[in-house]
Amino acid sequence: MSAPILDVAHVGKSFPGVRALADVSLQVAPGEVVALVGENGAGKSTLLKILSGDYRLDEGTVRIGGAEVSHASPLEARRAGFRLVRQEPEIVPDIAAAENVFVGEYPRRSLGRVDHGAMRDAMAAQLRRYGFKGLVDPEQPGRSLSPAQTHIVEIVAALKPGVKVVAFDEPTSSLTSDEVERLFQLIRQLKAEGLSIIYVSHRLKEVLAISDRVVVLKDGRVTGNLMTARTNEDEIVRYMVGRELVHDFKREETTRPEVVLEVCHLSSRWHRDLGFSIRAGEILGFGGLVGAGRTELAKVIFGEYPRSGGTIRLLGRERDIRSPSDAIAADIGFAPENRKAEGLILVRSVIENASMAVYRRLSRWGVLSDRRMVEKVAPVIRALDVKTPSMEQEVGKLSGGNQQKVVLSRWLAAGPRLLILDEPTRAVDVGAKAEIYRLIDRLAKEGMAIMLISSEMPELLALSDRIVVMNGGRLSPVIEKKDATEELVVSYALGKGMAA
Ligand SMILES: Nc1ncnc2c1ncn2[C@@H]1O[C@H](COP(=O)(O)OP(=O)(O)OP(=O)(O)O)[C@@H](O)[C@H]1O
Repeated sequence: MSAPILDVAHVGKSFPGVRALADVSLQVAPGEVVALVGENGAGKSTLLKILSGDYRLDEGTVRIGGAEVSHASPLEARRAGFRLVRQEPEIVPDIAAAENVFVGEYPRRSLGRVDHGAMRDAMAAQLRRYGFKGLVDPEQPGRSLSPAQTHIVEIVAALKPGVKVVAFDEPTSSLTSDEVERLFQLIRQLKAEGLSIIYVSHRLKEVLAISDRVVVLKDGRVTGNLMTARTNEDEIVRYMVGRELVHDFKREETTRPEVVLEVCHLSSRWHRDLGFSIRAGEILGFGGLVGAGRTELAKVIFGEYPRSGGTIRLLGRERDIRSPSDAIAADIGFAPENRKAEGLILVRSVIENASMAVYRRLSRWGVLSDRRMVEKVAPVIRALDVKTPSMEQEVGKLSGGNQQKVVLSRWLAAGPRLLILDEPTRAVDVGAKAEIYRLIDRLAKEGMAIMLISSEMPELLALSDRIVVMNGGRLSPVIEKKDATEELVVSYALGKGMAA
């Protein structure tokens, strides 16, 4: 192997009560793609944050291009050539896409004035160079960027002159299969240009498709360093969890006659004349490309976004839902896709966050005893294997995947009549994923109606009793379970066979 560009040697890092990394060593050569995998809480993000200069390491050294950057600040890490493409980048809503790309590094004209034209042109050139032409307008305001566009902005921001190592943190979690393919082409291009790539993901198929080597972390230690060409999913999972997992999940149909949700002629800024219903015990899957309007539909039903026409009935009764509290009063639960920003109070504890939706139900005369709260919620937290030193831990201190499990546990424990799940296993590890599938299945068996938005085809096909596909704010005809295939869902998602 040629001399590594990135050389991590014997790195250790502890937080109060948690040894997040212990004796971690890792090298990445020029033009090499190293995947970093591990269960939720294994230490992947902590390692990335040390490389990006956001965290200080306790022990060991980090070298980039031969120069030691063990205690670098974020600015020094960037100057040394390390760039992180984050999973949920922070976009400044009030400034243009191009300005978001250059935040903190604005090109200047004489007299120190910011050169907006130069920024726009530089971003346009980068978009062309990396195959993103036409997908984002450099002038587009930050607030109007979709998750996929936000990701492109983050990538373009990372690929500045002088970059040597790019780390992608769960890059595909909000991308469609076409977008994943485009990202892979980009990674191949970066590889050919001699960059070193770190690719953090829970999606092992993608890891196997794009990486040269797989480094496995477990409880903060490197447990495996495998050549991709000579390994497989089962072997990686063994290194991750120390046991084999069953991938295939099948469920029996549990649909009951009672209609829980009935949506008629629903229109909004994003939707035209939608109609569908979900029965008790039924899981209705929503397929479609990112940006098709599925998350927006969830938010219209949950009262977060306004409806311009149509009716929503719950258990036969028309409900005028104008806010999330109206929706909760109508017995609707919603676990959003962007859980960190929308679902959690980061400074509150695990148990408080997980109990938020059960307050009303568990309270007697407005008082909720801790014992009842713990009795109801703690088993769900344990079933999802949330890795936390205690139920009292601040949620903001958990790993990303574990934070997601806390939001899910809230709704799984609350047990509303209608549960809307938007990408429920995004960024969740393989073991927890199977557990989440079992919990969703159990809730359906108990009679909950479930609206499942998922871009992961195997998940959509395995869990849904029926599937509808959204394209441009419209719904496809209902696909019955026996007819549901990946090909059919994809062809509707691309707009084939949809009403004009
Ligand atoms: N700021 C912090 N304070 C306290 N503990 C922390 C902090 N950041 C991380 N941890 C803990 O360190 C451990 C490693 O977390 P890390 O975020 O690196 O995991 P991860 O592998 O990225 O997981 P995920 O797949 O869930 O994102 C976890 O136990 C986590 O709770």
